[in-house]
Amino acid sequence: MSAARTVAARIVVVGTGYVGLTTGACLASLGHHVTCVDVDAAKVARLAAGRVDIMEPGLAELVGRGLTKGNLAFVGGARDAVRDAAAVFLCVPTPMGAGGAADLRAVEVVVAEIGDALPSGCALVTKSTVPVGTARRIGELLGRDDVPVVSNPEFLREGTAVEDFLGPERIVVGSDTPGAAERVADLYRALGAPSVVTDAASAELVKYAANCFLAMKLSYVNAIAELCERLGADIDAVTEGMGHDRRIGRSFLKPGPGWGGSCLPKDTSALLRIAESVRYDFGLLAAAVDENIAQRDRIIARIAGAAGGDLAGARIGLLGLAFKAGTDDLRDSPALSVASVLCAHGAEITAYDPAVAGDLPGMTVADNAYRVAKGADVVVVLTEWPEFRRLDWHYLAALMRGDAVVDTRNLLEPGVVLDAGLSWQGIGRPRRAVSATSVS
Ligand SMILES: NC(=O)c1ccc[n+]([C@@H]2O[C@H](COP(=O)([O-])OP(=O)(O)OC[C@H]3O[C@@H](n4cnc5c(N)ncnc54)[C@H](O)[C@@H]3O)[C@@H](O)[C@H]2O)c1
Ligand SMILES: O=c1ccn([C@@H]2O[C@H](COP(=O)(O)OP(=O)(O)O[C@H]3O[C@H](CO)[C@@H](O)[C@H](O)[C@H]3O)[C@@H](O)[C@H]2O)c(=O)[nH]1
Repeated sequence: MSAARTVAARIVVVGTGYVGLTTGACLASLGHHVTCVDVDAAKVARLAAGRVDIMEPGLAELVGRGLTKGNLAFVGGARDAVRDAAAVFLCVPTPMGAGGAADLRAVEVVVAEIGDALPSGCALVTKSTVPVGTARRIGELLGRDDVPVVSNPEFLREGTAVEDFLGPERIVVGSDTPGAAERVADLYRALGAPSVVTDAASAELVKYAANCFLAMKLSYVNAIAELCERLGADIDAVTEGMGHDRRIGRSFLKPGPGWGGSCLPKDTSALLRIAESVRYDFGLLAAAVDENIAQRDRIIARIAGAAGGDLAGARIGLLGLAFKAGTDDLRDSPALSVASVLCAHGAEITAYDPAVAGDLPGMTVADNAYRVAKGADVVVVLTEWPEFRRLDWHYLAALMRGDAVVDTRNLLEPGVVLDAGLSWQGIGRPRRAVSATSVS
């Protein structure tokens, strides 16, 4: 970590979701004076009272510290907040819109709201994931030569947002206004991270290029897992053998029920539309998206097979609903996608997730893991919560009507499940437990 000192700046963050709240609280922890703005008045009131309602380790503590120290505030009106800002970070949603492109309405609303209230020289920074050309378009909407637009995409992962923000592998900043990107990069100087300073279009494309690469890597792994099953190989051994190659790397090699979450699905879709807009047929990326649907469908077929071939009336217990462990976010969760198809085929579903409470359409949400096993024909692991490994599988077996366990995350110890008199099927694994070949 460099010993570089942060020069405190007045910063406004618009949008207090996973990205905005993390950005605001972390920039305040670096010594900046941060005002966070949101349209959701009830949320602003909760945050101003120190209440954080998303599951992100360390975030509530940082918010509390900023409020106590007095350099972090939450307000409802963006226009007043931005009047003396050196930089305004846009962290509003850019969901998948009609036709699959990113919906930029929230960004446009904020730009229209604050455009003429921004002080001269203030950098307007897009941290939201936005299509290439958005910085230029925002510049046109603003119509001001004295307000540079800067792209500063965010790479944090949910569940480790604070850790990722404060220990980034890189900071990417791009602008077409000379010096503006460097000024925004300076706000992060205390983190000592390498920075990539470039033009706006390149910075905007980095974000999609990175997320879509990760999605393609996962689709590739899921396809290799399918080959493993057909060829009698073991995905754990195959990915371990691949991962030792530093050019490939060990991360993002775990097969699963398909990739999901609030970013990869919408960002793959958006990049496909961006490619279309310049008449490039991005078949490689389209195949990764198709493979993700095929993986979900293979999981459904496996569950149907485990239920005896017919899902109508089958009782299926689901362990996990969040799109990955460590978060309570259900947006675009593969678990919910699997559940909705099972439900459409007439299965009765009971689900449990340690981070999810309350009813969801088409299923009963239980308040403990054992409830999902009661009378179940099949129990399916869909999210890799470590606590599922520690369940008493003999007790689960006694509660079940059938004896099948489908483990879409290869999370469980197969031997433990088999010892309980149940069958176990993982992904890309032989039906019986095989330990990965260890390479030292
Ligand atoms: N979630 C992630 O892990 C992640 C990581 C990197 C980048 N991103 C990108 O960051 C952006 C935000 O994502 P998120 O997950 O934090 O969203 P989110 O849905 O968690 O939060 C967005 C917040 O913006 C607020 N908002 C909406 N319109 C507003 C307006 N006009 N003025 C003020 N506030 C407004 C909402 O009330 C909400 O609190 C998206 O573009 C996303 O692609 C997300
Ligand atoms: O080996 C792996 C790793 C991940 N996943 C799945 O891939 C999806 C995405 O996981 P992850 O990338 O950890 O989730 P996000 O928090 O959505 O983070 C991604 O999306 C963010 C929003 O753009 C980016 O900032 C992050 O860099 C990028 O990793 C989830 O369904 C995971 O279960 C696997 O199946 N196997």
